[in-house]
Amino acid sequence: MDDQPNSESNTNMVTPTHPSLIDSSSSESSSSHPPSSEPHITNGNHVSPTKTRNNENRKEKKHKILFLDAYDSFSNNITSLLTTLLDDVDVYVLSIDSPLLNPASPDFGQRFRRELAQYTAVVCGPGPGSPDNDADVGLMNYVWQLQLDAAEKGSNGGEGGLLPVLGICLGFQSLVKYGGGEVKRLKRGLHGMVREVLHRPDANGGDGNIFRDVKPFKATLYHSLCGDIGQHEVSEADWREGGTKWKPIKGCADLLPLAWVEEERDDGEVERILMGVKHLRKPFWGLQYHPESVCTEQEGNKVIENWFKEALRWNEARGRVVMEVGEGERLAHQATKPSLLSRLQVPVGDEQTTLSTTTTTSERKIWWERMGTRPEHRSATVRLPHGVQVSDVVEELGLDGSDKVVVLESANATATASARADVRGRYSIIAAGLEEALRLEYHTGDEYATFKLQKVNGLQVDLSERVFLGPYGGIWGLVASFQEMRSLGGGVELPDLPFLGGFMGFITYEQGLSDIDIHLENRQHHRPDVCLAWVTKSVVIDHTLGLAHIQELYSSDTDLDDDAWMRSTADRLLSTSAHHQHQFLNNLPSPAKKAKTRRPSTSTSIQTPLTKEYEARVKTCQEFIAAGDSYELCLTDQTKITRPLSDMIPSATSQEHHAPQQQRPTSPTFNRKQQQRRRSSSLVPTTTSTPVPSSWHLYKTLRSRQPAPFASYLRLGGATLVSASPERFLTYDRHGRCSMRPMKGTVRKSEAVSTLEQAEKILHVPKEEAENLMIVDLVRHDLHSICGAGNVEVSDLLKVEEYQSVFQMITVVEGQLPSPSSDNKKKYTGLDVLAASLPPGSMTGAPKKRSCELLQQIEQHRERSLYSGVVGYMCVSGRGDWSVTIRSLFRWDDERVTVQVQGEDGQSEEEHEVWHIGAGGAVTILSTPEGEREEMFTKLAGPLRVFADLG
Ligand SMILES: C=C(O[C@@H]1C=C(C(=O)O)C=C[C@H]1O)C(=O)O
Ligand SMILES: NC(=O)CC[C@H](N)C(=O)O
Repeated sequence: MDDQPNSESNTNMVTPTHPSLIDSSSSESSSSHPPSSEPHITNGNHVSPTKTRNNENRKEKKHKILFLDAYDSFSNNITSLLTTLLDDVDVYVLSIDSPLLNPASPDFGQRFRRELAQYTAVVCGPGPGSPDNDADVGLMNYVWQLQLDAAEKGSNGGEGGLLPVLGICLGFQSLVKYGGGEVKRLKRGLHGMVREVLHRPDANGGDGNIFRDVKPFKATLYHSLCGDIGQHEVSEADWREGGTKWKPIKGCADLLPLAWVEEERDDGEVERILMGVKHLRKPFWGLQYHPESVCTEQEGNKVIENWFKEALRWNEARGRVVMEVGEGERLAHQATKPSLLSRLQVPVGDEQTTLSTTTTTSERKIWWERMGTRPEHRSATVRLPHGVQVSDVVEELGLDGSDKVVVLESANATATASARADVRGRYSIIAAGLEEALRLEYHTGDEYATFKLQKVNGLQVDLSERVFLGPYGGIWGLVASFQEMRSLGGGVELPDLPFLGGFMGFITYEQGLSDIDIHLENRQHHRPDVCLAWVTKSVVIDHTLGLAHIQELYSSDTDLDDDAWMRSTADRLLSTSAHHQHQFLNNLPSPAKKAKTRRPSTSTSIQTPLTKEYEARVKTCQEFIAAGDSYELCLTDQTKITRPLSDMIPSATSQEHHAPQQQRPTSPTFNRKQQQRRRSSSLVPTTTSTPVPSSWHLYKTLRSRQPAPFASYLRLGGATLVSASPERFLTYDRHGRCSMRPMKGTVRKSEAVSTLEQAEKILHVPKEEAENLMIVDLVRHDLHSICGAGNVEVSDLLKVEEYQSVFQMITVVEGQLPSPSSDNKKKYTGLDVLAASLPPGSMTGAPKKRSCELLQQIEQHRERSLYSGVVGYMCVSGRGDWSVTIRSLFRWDDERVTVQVQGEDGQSEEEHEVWHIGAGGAVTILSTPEGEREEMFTKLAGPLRVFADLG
């Protein structure tokens, strides 16, 4: 059988005989990406097939497949698989609820038929929910129905003729329902589970058996629901016999089972789960498993190839005409997103420069547009004195007390932990001079962003300018165009350092929600969700070589040729000694001293999540999963810590993003002198006389307790973040190579689990691997949305790494940005990937959008804020690196509570600051409420201990 020449093998290479079948669209790839000069990358386990041209002279033409997207987080993996696996195929995407096709409108049928007529075939994709809920399948319902109408009317070919359809997962279930079957719940959902797909290669079903010539293979499952066409009522013997013995049951006369999985359940019964069906009269097929998953074996690709051959054969046999339309007339869009720069309605790059030099536009330019354009880079390198740490440098530069600081530290650079070299972190980055740096702030949902500048050459200027985002297509368009004007790429020889200058800052989880079109309601504040400082002065520490690179971006047009800052910084670094750490430790009050000197008012109050409530929420997550609404939900909760004010904080005047309704209470504990100082200076002292460890102290304690590759200390835009994140979200290099590193699967270090081998035993189990795999497939989808078909691979799958207090399982997914185009507007950068991938999939679960909506509900619309967001930089060289904000604490300057304190002079009120620590974990159908609660508390423990340690 295997050796038999496949008579169909060239079907899709043959130019259809019917002249109108010839697709005369452009001979170029109609993809928005220019052809990549990069070597071919494997698509996970799927090796991108080399396409052999059997007729070099034939006119290039492309088949078009319509993919109906039901908001799954794996859709782009399917479109990539179809594009790379099948010859000469372009895939177009239409969402199941496309506003362009409203079923309630009178011309819906006509419009939808006209759209369908433009494709060789349709794929109905996977997604959350159930075919029993019309909103979950949307247009899919009409795919089967509309075609039925057309066939009944005898229209065989031409507009509205039956066209081949493949349903995948939810799409498969929709077909089962259409064919008269039922969609039920599995005894227990199977998400990220890899199972052997059984089938009868020789089954009846004539030519339409797409499992023909396919060897047994393993495939990934992501479903809670399953199709029931009566398969359980067939005896084992008859079932094994195959299609000839198949007696349709339950009015499913038209559905022929092709493949299944046998799942042994706890009750000892074997559940026969349908994996493939074929419609006996129509060109409809369905697959319950996920052919595109990185863990579906390559043999499974043959099923897809067979399906497409069948599809072409159907069309050819019936002389089906594929209608030609211009690209503009198509309702569906390309599978990859257009570049951020292409969405701009403002000139960019060279266009802008040309405009500004040849016209008077430059005069109209406002201050922030001019700042930092066409930067040049200069640097000085010094050898750091022995033993000097990042924290010493920060203190030497006086940044520890500043309210504008960004430190990204590879805090485990010298640790012996087993984290791989790529994250053990060779470099740490310290931003300097931020009070003179331009800052971009954006509150999600606003129509504008704000550029701010506090000082210029030491003079207070307090500039602030709102920029309306419409012409930029949103905040990311504005950031992209700003960066484009300040890029240092283009053939210039640049030092091989991760950061030369550029944006550094944070992005909240809520901005990520908005990026996936989740509406935020009733926000009680006006804090920035995107807060980026344009860093022109920085120190990059190379831990491997013990060097500090002091660098500056400047413009030879406007800046003085003055490297005084670099010189003085170099001098300071050379004279730095490692004493700061010890000094700090010595300054801490000893426990005994603490007890004596501290008033009750200084006590820290800690509100951790309630155990029972958290466990109940785990169960709620599992109910949603069992109903098919999600495959995995990353449930989180927050611990709130209040304590007396610690850091120097900016005065009310410079906190313009405060909620108008939130009045900043004046503390009665200020004496007159302090109040005067408060008015006259931009920094006010804290209210308590007892030493309250500053946020910098919290950071130093956390980073020494929990050295992490993506530690960060950040004070920007009214936020203070102290983070010991072990998780990289996304990094990209100057050549457009992107790498994401989702982390899923956590085990606490203990006496029983202290070695990597022991942790591997615990983590390499189906539950943990499935958790990780789900996010890996999700991250592949996110990367595909920019990198395009065939340009994403999994380079390290399910690896266990050791950290200070936990072991974590990680996977590395890599993608290649499309090669630069001569047209600036078509250029993609790492920012495109960042904007397309928020919020981090490891913090949401899958499918991302539905899971986030459910989590908002389950977490009672409490904002996650900085937690679950990202922190990092985008360098003028085109590089970038972003970590997931976890294992961290944060606070906002404008968040205060007033507490009653009993002091020596009686009762008074005192203002306290509020810290938040988020913690959580991925809930799957296999989770236990106790296990999840324990995991959440394990992750919380590290950051929380800092307060206990420091009092
Ligand atoms: C939710 C957290 O961590 C996330 C969840 C993980 C998990 O479920 O194993 C692991 C790393 C993070 O992506 C957290 O640290 O609070
Ligand atoms: N991956 C999917 O399409 C899942 C389909 C459906 N929501 C289920 O859980 O069964």
